[in-house]
Amino acid sequence: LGVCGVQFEMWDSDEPVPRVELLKKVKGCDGILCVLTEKIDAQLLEAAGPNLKVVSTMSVGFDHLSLDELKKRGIRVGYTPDVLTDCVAELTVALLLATSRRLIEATHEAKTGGWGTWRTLWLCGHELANSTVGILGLGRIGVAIAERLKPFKVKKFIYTDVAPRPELANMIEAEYVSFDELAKQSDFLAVCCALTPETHGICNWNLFSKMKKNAIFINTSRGGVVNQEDLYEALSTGLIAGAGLDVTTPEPLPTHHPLFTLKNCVILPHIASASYTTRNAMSALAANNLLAGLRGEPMPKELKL
Ligand SMILES: O=C(O)[C@H](O)CO
Repeated sequence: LGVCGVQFEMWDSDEPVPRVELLKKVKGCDGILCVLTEKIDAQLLEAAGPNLKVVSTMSVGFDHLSLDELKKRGIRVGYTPDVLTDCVAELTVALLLATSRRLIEATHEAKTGGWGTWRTLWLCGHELANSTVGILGLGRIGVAIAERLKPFKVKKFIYTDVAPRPELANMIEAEYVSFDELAKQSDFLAVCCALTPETHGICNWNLFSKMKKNAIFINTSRGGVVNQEDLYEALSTGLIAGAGLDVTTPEPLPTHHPLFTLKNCVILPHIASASYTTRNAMSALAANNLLAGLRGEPMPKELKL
């Protein structure tokens, strides 16, 4: 097909393109528009060959891209920040409330006959009013989450990151604390950092063992930041109160995974950016990044390598 002076071939299915197929099809391409199920690594870049100038991913996350390999070859990279911030923040709040107020358990009880007489402590959860909310990795999404949580009368926002980020923190009056303090003080902990070699497995026993018993752990970033064995241990022994995960390792998480057996773990199938408006905006931005890259023009959103 030819559009905007570009010949392109589209994988016309919601299922990911099989790797062997992809390796064949990329040969000789000038550009690739991908989603997060495609690993863009040395093997794929070799298969594409020297024509490849641009990779545009329809995602804000870029852990599926081998940035070193792309940089080495002078290939430009487009991604889709900003357009999904509101949608992801909204889902994060929904997941946080579903987890802390035990909504999934509650609807299950109502449907399956567990709803007896009104009981004083039945299905009690934890409320946001007067709480301390911790943000691990303060960026656009972390700020947007805090802005939405503020009206729930959160007492204090704290965050940690590789360094203080005063411009963003001032927007939500968040205090910079150490990783240990984040663990110790947070009643709710939202993980908003990118998955990098530095953040891989950062949410492990060391973190969970320092958290409060009433703490709710929420992850809408990437599954790889969490050590799931340690999280299972923390949840099943009551070390922390609950976890809401929109992302896991692997994805999909096998239905027999131990985390699915826990009532205090709410698992969603990576839907944080799944609204019609946002997915349309992401795909338009990804296409515009690609076209700009092919023309050698500034991209609307280029990832600086
Ligand atoms: O990285 C992303 O963009 C999300 O995980 C999917 O929208």
